[in-house]
Amino acid sequence: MNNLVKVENSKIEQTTILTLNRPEKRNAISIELINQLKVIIEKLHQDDETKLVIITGEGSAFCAGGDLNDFHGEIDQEKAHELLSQMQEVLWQITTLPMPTIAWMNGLARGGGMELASACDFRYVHESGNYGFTQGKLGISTGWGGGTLLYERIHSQEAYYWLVSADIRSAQVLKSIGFAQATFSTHQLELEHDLIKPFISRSLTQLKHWKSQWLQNQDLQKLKTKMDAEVEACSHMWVSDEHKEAVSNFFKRNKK
Ligand SMILES: C[C@@H](C(=O)O)C(=O)SCCNC(=O)CCNC(=O)[C@H](O)C(C)(C)COP(=O)(O)OP(=O)(O)OC[C@H]1O[C@@H](n2cnc3c(N)ncnc32)[C@H](O)[C@@H]1OP(=O)(O)O
Repeated sequence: MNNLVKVENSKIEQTTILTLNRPEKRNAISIELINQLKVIIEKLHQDDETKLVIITGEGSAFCAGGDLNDFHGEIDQEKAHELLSQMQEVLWQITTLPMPTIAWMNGLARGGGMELASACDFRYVHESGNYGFTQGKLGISTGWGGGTLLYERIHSQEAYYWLVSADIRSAQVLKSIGFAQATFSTHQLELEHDLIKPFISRSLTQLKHWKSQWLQNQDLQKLKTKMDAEVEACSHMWVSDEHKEAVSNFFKRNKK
C-alpha cells in the first residue's frame, strides 16, 4: 500500500506531521487517501503524548481538493452522499482532536483542500501560494462540511461572499481576512520555525487545556448538524449537469 499520507512523529517535540503525499496530483484527496487519513486521525484521538498535529502537503501544492476522478463516473446522489460523508467524517474528527492542529499550507489549495485547512485550528500559508473555495465555479458547494467551518473561522459576511465569488486569493488576503494567522516564506517545514515554536514550547497539559476550552466554546452538536446539511446539499448538486460539465472541462483542459 502506498503511503498517501506520510506520518512523522517527532518524539522530543511531541509533534505529529501528516503530509499529503500525492504531489503528482497536487495532493488531490482520493478515496484511498481518505481511508488512510481516517485510520491516522482515529489513532490520534487515542494519543496521550502528541501535543501538536500539523497537516501539510508534499511538493508544490497543499491540496487540490477532492480527486475529481475518484468522485465521478456514473454515481447517483446517494453514492455522492456516501462518498462526501466519508471525508466529512475525517474533517469532523480533525476538528475535534484533543490537541491543537495547524494547516501548514505549503502552496496552493482549491476546493476541498480549503475545507481540510478549515478543519484545523490554525492556518499558516506560503506567501507565494494561491487559495480558493472554487466549488462555486464547479456547479457545487462545499461538500465536506468545510463551508460550515469557514463560517467559524472568518467573519460570516466574508465567508458568504467568498463561497459565492469562488475567487482565488493571495496569502496576504487570507491573512487580512483572518483565515490565515500568518504567512511564511520557507520551503521546508521546520519545527524550530518561529510560527511553530510557541506551540512546541508549551506543555502537553497547557495545550490540551486550551484545546478543550476552544472546543467548549463552540456548539459542537449544532456544528455537526450544519455540516451534515452541507453534505446533503452538495450531494444533490454533485449529480447536476453544471457540475458534470465543469469536471469534464477540467479534464479536457488538462489534456490540451
Ligand atoms: C470534493 C469537493 C469538495 O469541496 O467537497 C472538491 O474539492 S471539488 C475539487 C476542487 N478542486 C479543483 O477544482 C482543482 C482542480 N485542479 C486545478 O485547478 C489545477 O490542477 C491546480 C490544482 C490549480 C494545479 O494546477 P497545475 O497547473 O499546477 O497542475 P495540473 O493542472 O497540471 O495538475 C497536475 C495533475 O494533477 C491532477 N489534478 C489536479 N487537481 C486534481 C483534482 N482535484 N482531482 C484529480 N486530479 C487532479 C491533474 O489532472 C494533473 O494530472 P495529470 O498529470 O495526470 O494530467
